[in-house]
Amino acid sequence: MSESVALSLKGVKKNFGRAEIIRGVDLDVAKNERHVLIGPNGAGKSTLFNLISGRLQVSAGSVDLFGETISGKSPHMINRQGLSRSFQVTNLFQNMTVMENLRCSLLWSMGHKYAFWKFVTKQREVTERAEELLERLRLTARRDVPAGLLTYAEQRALEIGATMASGAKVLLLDEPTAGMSRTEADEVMELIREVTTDCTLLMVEHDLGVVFGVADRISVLVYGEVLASDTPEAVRANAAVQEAYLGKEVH
Ligand SMILES: Nc1ncnc2c1ncn2[C@@H]1O[C@H](COP(=O)(O)OP(=O)(O)OP(=O)(O)O)[C@@H](O)[C@H]1O
Repeated sequence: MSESVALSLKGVKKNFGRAEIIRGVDLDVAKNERHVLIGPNGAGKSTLFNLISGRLQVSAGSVDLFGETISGKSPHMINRQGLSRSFQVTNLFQNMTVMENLRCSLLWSMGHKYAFWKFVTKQREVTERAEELLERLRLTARRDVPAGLLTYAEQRALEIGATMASGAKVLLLDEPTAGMSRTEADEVMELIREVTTDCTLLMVEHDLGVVFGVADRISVLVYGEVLASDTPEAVRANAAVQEAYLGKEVH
């Protein structure tokens, strides 16, 4: 296993009854890479995310995180090993302010590592890190606003910031720009780019403008198989991908 690989899927299969939905997926995501998974409706993207995050068990094959097998572990254990899946805005505490949400995530990640007396001395550090994050998320002016009153794009940014604060090294993002206007989508993607610089990102996204703007690599999933896994330029030029999926947008 290469040191530079964060997430590695080997021969992953998933059956629902007799239907084979994921049909032997091999996929490597390098450390600090922004990897986007695309594919037509029903290709198996959500199923693959569920297999990686431990919500579903693989029927065959394995998933490794930083060289350790995580398939077979509970979502909670996988999360503690550094993989977080960000679900829309439901992870936020709607009645708590922006600052309180960030502090809460930071404390949660530290609470497991420090004894109480040490934990108390770390309070100032928590506040400093929360301030830093606020700035990176461009939410400093909104620090005392309850999360539920932020715009949709701001909530999405905060949600991703909170996930990062909770110690995630690998982040799975499900359609981060779903339901957003073009301007909001561009803004959120810019934030995601900034906030996740020390983090590995695997993202499902339908908006090809976003996909080609953010991805270091793209994998194309069609009928439960990876048709191509390559740079955006190579994927765009791939004839099989054009035929199976990109057709209209490319032309
Ligand atoms: N729990 C389940 N039981 C049976 N079939 C399922 C289950 N979950 C998903 N499927 C089937 O697996 C296939 C892939 O679904 P999945 O939701 O993973 O696709 P997707 O690529 O995420 O699609 P979309 O882009 O529309 O969200 C579909 O045919 C779906 O009906």
